[in-house]
Amino acid sequence: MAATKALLMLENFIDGKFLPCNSYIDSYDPSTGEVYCRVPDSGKEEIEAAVEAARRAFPGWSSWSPQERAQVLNKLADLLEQSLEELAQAESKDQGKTLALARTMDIPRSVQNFRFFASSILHHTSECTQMDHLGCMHYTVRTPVGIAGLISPWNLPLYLLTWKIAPAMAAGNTVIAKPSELTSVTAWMLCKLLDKAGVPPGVVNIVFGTGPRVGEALVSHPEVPLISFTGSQPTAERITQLSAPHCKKLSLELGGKNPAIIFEDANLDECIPATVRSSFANQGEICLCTSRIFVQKSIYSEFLKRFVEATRKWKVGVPSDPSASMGALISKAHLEKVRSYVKKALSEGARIQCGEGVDKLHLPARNQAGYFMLPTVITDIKDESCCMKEEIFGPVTCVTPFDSEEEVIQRANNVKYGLAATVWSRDVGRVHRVAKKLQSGLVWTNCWLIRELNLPFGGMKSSGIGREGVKDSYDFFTEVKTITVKH
Ligand SMILES: NC(=O)C1=CN([C@@H]2O[C@H](COP(=O)(O)OP(=O)(O)OC[C@H]3O[C@@H](n4cnc5c(N)ncnc54)[C@H](O)[C@@H]3O)[C@@H](O)[C@H]2O)C=CC1
Ligand SMILES: N/C(=C\C=C\C(=O)O)C(=O)O
Repeated sequence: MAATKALLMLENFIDGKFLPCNSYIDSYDPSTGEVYCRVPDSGKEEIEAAVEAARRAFPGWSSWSPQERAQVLNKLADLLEQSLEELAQAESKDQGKTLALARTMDIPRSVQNFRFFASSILHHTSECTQMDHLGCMHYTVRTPVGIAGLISPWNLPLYLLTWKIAPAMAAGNTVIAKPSELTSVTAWMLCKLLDKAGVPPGVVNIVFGTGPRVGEALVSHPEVPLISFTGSQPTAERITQLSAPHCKKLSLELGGKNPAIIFEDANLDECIPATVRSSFANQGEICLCTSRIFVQKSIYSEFLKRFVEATRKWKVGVPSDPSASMGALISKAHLEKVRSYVKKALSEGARIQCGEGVDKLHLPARNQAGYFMLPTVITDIKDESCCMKEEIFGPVTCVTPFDSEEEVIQRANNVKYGLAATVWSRDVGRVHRVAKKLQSGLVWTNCWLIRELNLPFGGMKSSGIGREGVKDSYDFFTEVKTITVKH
């Protein structure tokens, strides 16, 4: 009889202790479709316990000096870095992404998030103005908000969770975090390092479970004055409704329908590999991924031929395969949703140039039930199609020709989202002009995803509210007070 492997059992982390839960949710390995882990299905009770712990820890932690908090954050970064390989293996197994990407992007960036905010907290200054004619001076002071509720998604699990935890802690808040129920493992591993790093009990509490149960309990709790959320637009709407009666501070980092605009003078040798990567990195499961490619008519045929050739070389493989560029999608339901967009495009008369339904996917026998899909390029599609309007969040991108600068700006802006755009041209004037006119929180020109953590990150329109980054995260995770002194 074949031995059954024990499932990995996660526990909540509240008040510095691992605590079991009454019920659990199955968590799947996306590369095999098998259950391999069980995640606590927490609810109101666990949130109450976490709030109590975070409330008790707040006076102590918020009175530490920035230097003392920075020391703890740096130590946490060191410990994460020492566990890089173990964390990368876990992230890849839990999420489906390639091990190579987890090793080179997810975990290094998680380390960097702690180091970055550990350093930046030492350099904030406050404002002061004078009114000499009235014998007054005015200055501002900032204080941490209190208990920060942090809700993160499944696509970049530890990367995006730490992008919220680090600035919240650095500013002196205590934290209750709820990672996605689909990818909870690396957050649980992080909990094991907190005590070693010197994080006092109750400063960071991580409560696992689903959005509707534990997520809503966190968002609705009257003692949690601030919610930072990354995820989908419909969930953001629900969070906004639940927060409204309490006037909570909200940071919402949501989806995109990101255009790449490729002018005839673009350097295609650089643009094509970068646009393959921006379309299909992490299985297309990054809110910044390109999903509409506008190409100037005079180079359309050449671009398309070369882009499809390069896409066919973007290998789909098991996450541990070092030659694979792409692993498995997050879940069966998500795979079906992404595939349904390709079917819809076909039914509208579009052409599938490569990928889904056109090419064959080769996988080992044990991965046949995994959630894999080939990178897919769609052409001959109308701007009004749902494939050109809705966030697909998978390895599907649409390519379409354009004539003029004015036309392409109008078409690129003609969606409800406004997160990230790329512009490819060697004309400096044009690059500045177009970047300014795009309704997009981020514009990368002649590159993609070069991140400057100092500067604001976030979207316009339905892509969210607020920005993250040094100044913006500090402002968000603190309350400001203006004090006037008459002398
Ligand atoms: N940053 C982004 O742009 C992301 C966008 N998405 C988009 O969302 C689609 C659906 O993915 P989901 O995992 O369902 O995203 P989601 O927005 O439902 O999940 C993100 C986080 O919110 C939590 N959540 C869900 N419902 C909640 C509620 N009512 N109250 C509080 N928290 C709640 C989830 O448990 C998870 O931790 C994807 O296909 C993609 O289009 C998903 C993840 C990240
Ligand atoms: N928020 C997301 C990506 C952020 C990337 C970054 O901060 O570098 C997302 O995909 O949801």
